[in-house]
This record gives sequence, structure tokens and C-alpha cells, in this order.
Amino acid sequence: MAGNKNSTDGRDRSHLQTSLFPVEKNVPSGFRYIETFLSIQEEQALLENISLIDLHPLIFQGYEAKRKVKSFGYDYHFDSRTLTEGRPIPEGFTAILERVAGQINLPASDIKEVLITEYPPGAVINWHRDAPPFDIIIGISLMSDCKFRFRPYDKSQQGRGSIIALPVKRRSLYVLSGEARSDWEHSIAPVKAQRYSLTLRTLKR
Ligand SMILES: O=C(O)CCC(=O)C(=O)O
Ligand SMILES: [Fe+2]
Repeated sequence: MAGNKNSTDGRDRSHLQTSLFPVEKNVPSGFRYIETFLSIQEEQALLENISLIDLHPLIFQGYEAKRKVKSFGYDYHFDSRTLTEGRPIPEGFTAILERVAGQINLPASDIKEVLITEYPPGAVINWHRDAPPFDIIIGISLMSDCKFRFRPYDKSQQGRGSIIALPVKRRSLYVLSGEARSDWEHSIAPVKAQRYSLTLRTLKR
């Protein structure tokens, strides 16, 4: 566990949840991070799967973002704020969905949406909270590292000192649930090198 390895005071922290960043670092409650989730071979296999998929530029509020996306399972429409059933999740993702589901103690069938995102160098995702119909959000990072940031959702709590920036490594997995999902916004700073992510989401009951 990264948190234990990085601690310098010699205290045993193995009783703490599957950590994460050094425990000294304040992360929002409900956030989990597993730095080496994928093997190099698993990352390679996922990237090969993704290379077969036709991604399209993301249009958000009339503007074309730098990043490209494709979603499966369900599609959320920002304009009408509705969720519709989408293309079936390709079979090539079955193994990873099962492994992720095991990690968070849910049946794989609870993962209802798979979003693939490509970030060319310099691309970002701006401050947001994921769409309301979704519940737990899982992020898998491929090909390069990024700087993942949190800030309070409540505007009155947003300020210079309120941003928490975390290094998120390629092949890692993060989970947003609880307060990290509902009381915090997240964003990704401009990526230095091409990055892909897989975002897996469950639906609220
Ligand atoms: O690329 C990522 O890890 C974050 C993606 C994200 O926040 C989103 O699609 O809502
Ligand atoms: Fe998000």
C-alpha cells in the first residue's frame, strides 16, 4: 500500500483502508486510490481494445473540447439532463469490469456505464461533479499520469487553499463515493502526455 510505504514515521498503518496517498495528505472521505491496479499487460490489452473504438470529440455546451470520448451502457445528455440506454458494453471490457467490481464489492452487473476518454497533450477536464443519476464513479488511468484535483462543491468553501491536488498514476484506480462524490468537485489539470481513462459508473437506486 502506497500509504504505508511512504510513511516515514515507522508507524504501522496497515489497519487503515486500502490506501491511498500518505495518510498525512487530507483526501475527501469516500475517495480511494490504488496506485498499481493494472499490470503492464492489462494496461496494454485495454489500450488495444480502446484502439478499436471510434472516439468522437466531446461537444459540451456548444463547444468542442480537446478530449475525445465514447460511452457504453448508458448515455447522459447534459442538455436535457436525461439518461438513456446506450450501446452495449463491449465484451472486451468484461474482465476489467469483473476485477473492478470485486475490488469495490459490487456485482459487475452494477456497473452500468463505461466511458472512454482520450486526452491529447494539454487536454483537461474542468471542474465538475458527475451527473446526478450516477452513484459510484471509478476511474482507471492509462498511458500517462495526471494531476487530479478536488475542491469543495459549496462555493462559499472554495478558495485558494481549498484545492487538493493528487498525482494519479497510469495503471491506477480511484473511486469516488460518499463525500468525494457528492460534496466535492474534481478536475484534471492539462495533461503532459496523451492519456486515456476508463470511467465506470453505477446508477443510483
Ligand atoms: O479522466 C478521468 O480520470 C476523469 C474523468 C471524469 O472526471 C469524468 O468523465 O467525469
Ligand atoms: Fe468526473
